[in-house]
Amino acid sequence: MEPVTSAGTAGPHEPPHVYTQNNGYDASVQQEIPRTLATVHPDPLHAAEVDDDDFDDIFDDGDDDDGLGPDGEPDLARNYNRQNPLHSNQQKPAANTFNSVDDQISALSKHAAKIRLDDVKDSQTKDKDKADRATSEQVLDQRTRMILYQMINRGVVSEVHGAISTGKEANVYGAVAYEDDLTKIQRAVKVYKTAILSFKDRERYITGEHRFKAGADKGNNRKMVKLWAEKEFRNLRRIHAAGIACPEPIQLKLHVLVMGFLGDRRGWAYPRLRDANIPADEAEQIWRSLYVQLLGIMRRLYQVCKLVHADLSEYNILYHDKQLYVIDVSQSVEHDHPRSLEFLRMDIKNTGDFFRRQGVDTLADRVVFDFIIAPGGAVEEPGLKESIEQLYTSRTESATDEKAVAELEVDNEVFRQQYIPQTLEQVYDIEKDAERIGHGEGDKLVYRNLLADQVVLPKTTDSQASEGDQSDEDATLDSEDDSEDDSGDESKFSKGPPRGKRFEDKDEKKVSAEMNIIPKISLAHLNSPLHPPPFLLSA
Ligand SMILES: Nc1ncnc2c1ncn2[C@@H]1O[C@H](COP(=O)(O)OP(=O)(O)OP(=O)(O)O)[C@@H](O)[C@H]1O
Ligand SMILES: [Mg+2]
Repeated sequence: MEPVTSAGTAGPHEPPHVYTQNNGYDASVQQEIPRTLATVHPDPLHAAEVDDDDFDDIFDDGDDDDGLGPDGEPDLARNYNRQNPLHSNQQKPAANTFNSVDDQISALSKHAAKIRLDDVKDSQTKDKDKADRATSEQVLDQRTRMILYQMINRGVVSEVHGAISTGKEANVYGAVAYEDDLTKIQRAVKVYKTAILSFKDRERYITGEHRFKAGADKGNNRKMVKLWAEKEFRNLRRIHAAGIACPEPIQLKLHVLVMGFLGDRRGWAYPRLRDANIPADEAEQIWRSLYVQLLGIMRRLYQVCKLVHADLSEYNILYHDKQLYVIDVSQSVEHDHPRSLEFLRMDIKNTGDFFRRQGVDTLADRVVFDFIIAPGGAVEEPGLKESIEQLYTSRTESATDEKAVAELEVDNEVFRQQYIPQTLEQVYDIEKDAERIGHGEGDKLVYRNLLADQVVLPKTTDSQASEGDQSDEDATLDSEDDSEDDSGDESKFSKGPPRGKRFEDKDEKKVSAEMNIIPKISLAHLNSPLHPPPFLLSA
């Protein structure tokens, strides 16, 4: 166990890279400086490789700034770190007292020995081969190392160990931090790969995401990865604040995210749900209760956090002691993202398929979908579990019956092929849908709840409703902006307006509320030809 060391200000006659206040001159530390970091020696070749400007974003702490990042969006990392002094300023950052970036790099390099990537704890790959280790080394480029040194300097982490996971887009490392009383706490550090991230795959999550509007610069990988990491951090904050089991977001710097470690004290991460070791004698009961737990989590995510995970599967859920933990939320989208419902349906399919393979009598995808998006009803336990049990009891047949299983499969297939409009503008055949509503078949529309929530259960008075109308357009943005303020209060997410409200004419809404009917769809929306999406055409 090694306490955190604090770097001090170097005297004018002393080379700053070898002197530290507590340790004085330390030859061993000097030896630890990687060759690539030894920028204090003038070397034209090397200077070209290490551009000082390149490190500005690492060393720019901007304590007196306006809290906005370079993209004009609130810089949540900065603000969050500021509001969490425990995490950010355990020690006064010595780097700030130096003038040049070179000096800062040199001063921080004394922490090099604290990054020990050969200490691998990857439970998913039993035999770590050399190739994997090489990958871990590669991802820690100079910039990443500097960020980690800076975090070590501040006590966010004290040591960084080997990879828990090495993936296509990010590596996750185990780390430890020491509290004031030197209690050891495990942490996880997710490092996004700035060179490799393929934005083609990510395009569908970014397009339509207002949080990416200002900052997205698809030509600039580093900037995109930073935004991506910010998105994960911000989503984690929301999810954690909502009391959903997930890693605690601790600190973010550029593409490096520090979070709480989900695992045991010795540094072994909890298994992914797919690798969970469920005792055979209790398997049936445990798998079913985990399924019910997950449906509750998905509803809470949607209703309280206003998020859809968008990559939910047995790979992005960790399991320990009958508890599920949601991870990997960088691609999660706002519930008003143009494709959020499509992503939700995909999450329902992937998780439902997995639980079915474990022998769980699952609910139909459509039923789960309606359960998650229904505006009224419980969003807390035990109410969530009770609502799910009600869904089971209200089913006509049990899905264990052969015919019912076949019907469920057909229903799931139909549901998965259906086009889900997110807004009235996206309803591509309004006349046909209006006709169905006229024939009393409105409940067959996949978006019926989205329409219904505009007219059913009007909880607000008329005057409240009109206030809501005015702010609807900005509601999500507002909640985003507010989330960056110092209060850290995330409860506002539970008060968001129901989806679709903003698309409804105020007078229409009043009339429809009185008559308790689905609002008339304005023909103005038909002015521009709307094309059904490709997957509907191929259906
Ligand atoms: N907070 C954590 N505590 C413990 N283990 C974690 C934590 N976060 C991630 N892991 C481990 O790291 C693995 C990868 O994490 P994650 O799913 O967030 O990365 P990823 O984005 O999927 O990376 P890639 O797509 O490149 O594989 C997880 O499956 C889990 O085993
Ligand atoms: Mg993952």
